[in-house]
Amino acid sequence: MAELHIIDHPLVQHKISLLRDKNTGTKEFRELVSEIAMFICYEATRDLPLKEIELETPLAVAKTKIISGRKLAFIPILRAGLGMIEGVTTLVPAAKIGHIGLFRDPVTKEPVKYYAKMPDDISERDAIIVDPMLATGNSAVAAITELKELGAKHIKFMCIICSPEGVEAVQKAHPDVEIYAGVMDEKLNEDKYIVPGVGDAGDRIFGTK
Ligand SMILES: O=P(O)(O)OC[C@H]1O[C@H](OP(=O)(O)OP(=O)(O)O)[C@H](O)[C@@H]1O
Ligand SMILES: O=c1cc[nH]c(=O)[nH]1
Ligand SMILES: [Mg+2]
Repeated sequence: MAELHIIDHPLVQHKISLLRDKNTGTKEFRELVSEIAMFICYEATRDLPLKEIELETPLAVAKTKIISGRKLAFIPILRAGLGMIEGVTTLVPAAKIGHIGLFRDPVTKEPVKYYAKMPDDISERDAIIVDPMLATGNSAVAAITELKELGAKHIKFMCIICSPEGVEAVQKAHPDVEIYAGVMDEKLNEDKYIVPGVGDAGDRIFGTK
């Protein structure tokens, strides 16, 4: 079973509290999602391999380390995952970006796929799927399945808020995929929204409600 990593750093927890506040407006919400994504990405990339090199500082030759041997791709689940892209690409500017378009059917809550476009070399890259919310887990499971079908071999899933149900669904369907989250909330409500949660992340990022 792949691990669940909760990034309980004080800065992450503080920013998630601001995100939850119903009085936080679109501009601030969008900025917070991006900043929190950057912090979670910092931990999700902790296992990137390093190699030692030598270079000259103004004073001496230094044996020093650079990231080497693995390339990354970030895959936002549209729409809300897009809000995390600025933050994660600030940390890893050389990463390529794939897109998976999914929305939850308002009645069945099942994900409906409407788009997928990956970098050509996705099978050679470590893929990190980003989406602020892991609720029932149906969208994450569908996105991971799609990504595997398109050739990705090493996949991680990053979110800001997860539910126990969502984590269980991903771990059951894709036990090889590690999950990185800012916090695990209590439960889902009857509409399958995470409570207390933040409401509809996509609507709050894009100001559509
Ligand atoms: O775990 P699940 O129950 O599948 O729910 C989580 C999904 O729901 C939200 O997307 P939504 O369908 O609202 O689409 P949007 O990003 O376009 O708003 C969210 O961003 C996830 O993709
Ligand atoms: O709580 C939830 C659940 C699904 N999608 C969201 O944006 N929020
Ligand atoms: Mg939404």
